Amino acid sequence: MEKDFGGFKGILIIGLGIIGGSLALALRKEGYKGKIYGFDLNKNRIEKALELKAIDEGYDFYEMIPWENIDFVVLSTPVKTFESIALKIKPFLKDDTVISDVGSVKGDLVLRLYEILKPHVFVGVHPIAGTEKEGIENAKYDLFKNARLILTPVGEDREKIEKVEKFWKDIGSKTEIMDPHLHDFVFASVSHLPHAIAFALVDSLIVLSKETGIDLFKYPGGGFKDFTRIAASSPTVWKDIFLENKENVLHTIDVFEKSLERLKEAIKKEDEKEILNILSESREKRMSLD
Ligand SMILES: NC(=O)C1=CN([C@@H]2O[C@H](COP(=O)(O)OP(=O)(O)OC[C@H]3O[C@@H](n4cnc5c(N)ncnc54)[C@H](O)[C@@H]3O)[C@@H](O)[C@H]2O)C=CC1
Ligand SMILES: O=C(O)C(=O)Cc1ccc(O)cc1
Repeated sequence: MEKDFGGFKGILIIGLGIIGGSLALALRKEGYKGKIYGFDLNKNRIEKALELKAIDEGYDFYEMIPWENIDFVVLSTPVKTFESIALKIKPFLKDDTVISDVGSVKGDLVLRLYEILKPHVFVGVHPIAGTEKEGIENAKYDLFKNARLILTPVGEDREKIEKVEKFWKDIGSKTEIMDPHLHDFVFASVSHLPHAIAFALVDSLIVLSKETGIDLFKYPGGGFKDFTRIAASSPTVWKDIFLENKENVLHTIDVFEKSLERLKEAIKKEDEKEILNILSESREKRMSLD
């Protein structure tokens, strides 16, 4: 099928971070012919986006944006900013403008955004691609190529949902539709819990270093570095993800605590069989991923 990026002619990316910036670079690379507008509260990000030719025009005041040219808006800021941004931009939107996002949490948030923005159509999107880096200065044009991308539409606006899906397919993503609440349980388990554990693991070494007066961070092994790369992720982005997906994140932390407790007990009792059971089962599952 011919590439038309969903037929959108003017795209506004709100938040020129690693994800918003990578989206702009990907559109250029994949041959998008329309205009790309960027918005960010941080002027340096706008300057960098212009320097990289990722955007045609950049703004830090909503009033200044040529809204008549914009038929697709992508929210690409931390998830807890989405609702206030939706309220701010709503008065400026053209009737047929579609609003979407790239946020890591969906659930009730996408239902609230749908309500705030109607009669405009909001379509929730989560690209399963990223790194621990932040800002457009770390953007990659091929971040979304062949990457999984989840759409969590609500409402019956098939035509607009399909336009958003086509937009991302033309960038090279592998799209999939999922219920927004199922999405939040799945990604609490495979993404939010691992990030929480990585942040907490580094914290526990800070505590141990203070307790002992030994700078444990002078001796990081490959395992520690592999395990904690994601603890270098943006505190602002992750604070919002943990809070916006609070119930699922708390549940997955409870389950993790039980798994850790089981291992702890087996070590305490020197129960070799139980230790081997736990490690073998985990190892087998992890090896089946590669
Ligand atoms: N970093 C990652 O690997 C992934 C992140 N996401 C989601 O993408 C979204 C953006 O995250 P990143 O690009 O990583 O963050 P980032 O920190 O790299 O960029 C966020 C940008 O938004 C701007 N910003 C913050 N509040 C704003 C506001 N109220 N109005 C306008 N601009 C504002 C910041 O100045 C910054 O330039 C988040 O919702 C996150 O959950 C989704 C997939 C992967
Ligand atoms: O850095 C990594 O490996 C990530 O896991 C990036 C990431 C962060 C947030 C998402 O919602 C999706 C992907």
